[in-house]
Amino acid sequence: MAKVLILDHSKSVRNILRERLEYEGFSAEAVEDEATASDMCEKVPFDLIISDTGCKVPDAGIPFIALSADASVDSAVEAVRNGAQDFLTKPIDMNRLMQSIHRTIENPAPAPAAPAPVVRRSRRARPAEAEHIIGISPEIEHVRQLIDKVAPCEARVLITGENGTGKELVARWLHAKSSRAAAPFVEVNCAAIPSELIESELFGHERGAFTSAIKQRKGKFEQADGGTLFMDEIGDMSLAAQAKVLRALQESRISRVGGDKEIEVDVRVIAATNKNLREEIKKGNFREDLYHRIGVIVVRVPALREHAADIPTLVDHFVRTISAEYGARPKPVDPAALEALRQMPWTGNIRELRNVVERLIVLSGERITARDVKEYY
Ligand SMILES: Nc1ncnc2c1ncn2[C@@H]1O[C@H](COP(=O)(O)OP(=O)(O)OP(=O)(O)O)[C@@H](O)[C@H]1O
Repeated sequence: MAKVLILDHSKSVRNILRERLEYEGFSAEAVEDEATASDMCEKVPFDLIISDTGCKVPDAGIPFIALSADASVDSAVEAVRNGAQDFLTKPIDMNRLMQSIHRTIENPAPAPAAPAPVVRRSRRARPAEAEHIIGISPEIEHVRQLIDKVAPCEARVLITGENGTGKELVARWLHAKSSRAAAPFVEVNCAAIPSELIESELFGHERGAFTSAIKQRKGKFEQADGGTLFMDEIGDMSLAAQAKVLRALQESRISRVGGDKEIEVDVRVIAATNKNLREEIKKGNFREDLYHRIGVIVVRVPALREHAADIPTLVDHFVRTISAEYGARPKPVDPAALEALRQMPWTGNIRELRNVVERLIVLSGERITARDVKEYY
């Protein structure tokens, strides 16, 4: 199975591309910044990178396709000069992209030894601050109030809720409203890292600690020093890794893999899970002592079906923000289309709603109709 890395500052572009690539049978990883992309390229033998022209593609000799919101000849020339094998404009024509991917993977041209850095920043670079939490239902209001209460204290927080409900957004706000806001917010997805790499990912490694450790590297705990470490999908971490995290939390010290020095770290951990950790403890999959360490305060983010009253406000918000990302005028949404959207089960929660709205913006005509919703949901 060909492996593709998606590098784009926009979460919605990453989500839509990853979904489509996985649907087409590729293995796809999506990252938002160059540093993570470089890291991933050291670990995973990607066959192809798809990157926004506003991002610098890692110099790993992997063929890449450039995407840009700027359709000018100049930006196409610039992308190709920087080593891109193809150049497509946004909004993305998925069929063209698929053809381009197959062409590039089947006939990779030799990548230039060291592609020159792309200098132009994307017009749609992700804002440093967290996106707003949209919704006026009592359920969302309750989450907002909890954030305001909990953010200023140093307590560790466990955020629970189904996939796509907004757990990461809540974590970003807990950081943004804390006294650590000026320090880094570092995210680690515990489910995405193979168990043999998690220790080095979290605690870093010294040069020569293992065969591929060609240089010393700081782990996520050190990167988050003074700030917040968001450990997403903590329920998926192996028991061995849990033991190491517990030690780091108990002692506020870590040591890099292959190193004997203890390094003090000042990190507030915010964890998230879509699992019922009490059940996982009963099954022997999660350490009870770690649960008590991370879950001093639990914030439960409701599923979208529990606050369906927010769907019209969320749809309006996504229509406006996604259209702005595409540089297009927001399309009107028919009341019947809105009603149809309200009726959907939304098992993928707000992430799914956002993706459906993006699909509707790309695929509908002048306005978004109930028929479009039926066809593209
Ligand atoms: N209340 C909200 N208002 C606006 N956007 C939201 C809201 N909640 C979630 N989103 C958006 O929905 C998407 C999914 O949210 P997020 O990544 O925070 O979910 P999650 O619960 O962390 O998902 P997962 O469990 O899969 O990691 C993001 O694009 C986020 O910005």
